[in-house]
Amino acid sequence: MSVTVRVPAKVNVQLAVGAARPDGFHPLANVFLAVGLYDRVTVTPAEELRVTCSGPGSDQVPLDATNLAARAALALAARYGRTGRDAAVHLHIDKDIPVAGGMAGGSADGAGALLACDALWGTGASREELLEICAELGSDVPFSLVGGAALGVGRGELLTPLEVGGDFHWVFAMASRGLSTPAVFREFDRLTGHAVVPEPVASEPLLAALAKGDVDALAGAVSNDLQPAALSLFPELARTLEAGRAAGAVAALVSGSGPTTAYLARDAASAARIADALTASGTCRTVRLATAPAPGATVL
Ligand SMILES: C[C@@](CO)(OP(=O)(O)O)[C@H](O)COP(=O)(O)OP(=O)(O)OC[C@H]1O[C@@H](n2ccc(N)nc2=O)[C@H](O)[C@@H]1O
Ligand SMILES: Nc1ncnc2c1ncn2[C@@H]1O[C@H](COP(=O)(O)OP(=O)(O)O)[C@@H](O)[C@H]1O
Repeated sequence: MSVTVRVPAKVNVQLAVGAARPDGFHPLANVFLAVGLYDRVTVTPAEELRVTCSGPGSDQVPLDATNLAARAALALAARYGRTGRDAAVHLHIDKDIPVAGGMAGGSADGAGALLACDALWGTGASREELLEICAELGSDVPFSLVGGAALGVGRGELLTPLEVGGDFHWVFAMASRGLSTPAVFREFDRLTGHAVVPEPVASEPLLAALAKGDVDALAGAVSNDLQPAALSLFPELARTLEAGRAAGAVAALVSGSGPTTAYLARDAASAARIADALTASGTCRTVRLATAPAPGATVL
């Protein structure tokens, strides 16, 4: 018997970042939007814990106990007193979310493995318990479970679901190399230096644009405080952003800590034109189209 769970990628339509806390994490006002690019995690009982991965970029995914899917399975087993063979599973990750791209691929695999093991083992864990384990695994992991759209505060793990009044068309340009999330936050600290960094707050116009499904209003309200840091570490991304804007994107921004860049299109036809132009520009590795919002982790 095996269980497969599908989990979406995310784009941050607002990422407001405050000054580093004493624990090193940054307070955020993080407006997550789940997008229709998915990893699939399949869990099967096995002799011992094992992780395999297929799909683009899978060679960069660690297959040891540091893998977020493995950590999720171990955390759930520990909470329910499962040891030895009772906790042993084969986790297979079928990757479609770009690796180290700022689209929460690892977090998606953590949330997916948690939900899949929960279903396989029939633990009866509540949604709150699952969300608690997600938050221990990483700041982005709770959102991967929930999907849709949500405001994340704290280090991004404390979620409030948000209303979304329509579908949005997005284009994503994958870069030729990855960017490390901690390195981008460190660069944010370096660039802000001794300046007073304001408390992060969610943008009311942005929340209203999402609620109305108003693409032009959303385009005018998106923001990412990590973008200058990502561009500082990866200056070539500016050319990709420019190519997307020139092709008609109503907004062009770095996704989270990057280096994937995200382009909001007015409609599906415009998204297709932006995708073609980005491919022709030669400034990125691959281009993908996706709509949002997408549902959270789902047992197939
Ligand atoms: C930036 C964001 C935006 O959604 O995602 P990505 O773009 O990387 O996907 C997130 O905040 C990333 O979340 P996630 O990738 O789960 O980060 P974690 O594992 O919790 O933390 C990794 C490292 O990022 C930094 N970090 C993360 C979250 C936060 N609020 N402040 C931080 O300073 C810390 O250096 C931490 O050690
Ligand atoms: N399932 C996974 N478990 C643990 N680490 C992963 C997993 N997938 C990717 N990684 C690693 O975690 C780092 C961040 O990857 P990822 O989560 O894809 O990007 P991001 O944090 O930018 O959204 C990468 O170095 C990658 O090798």
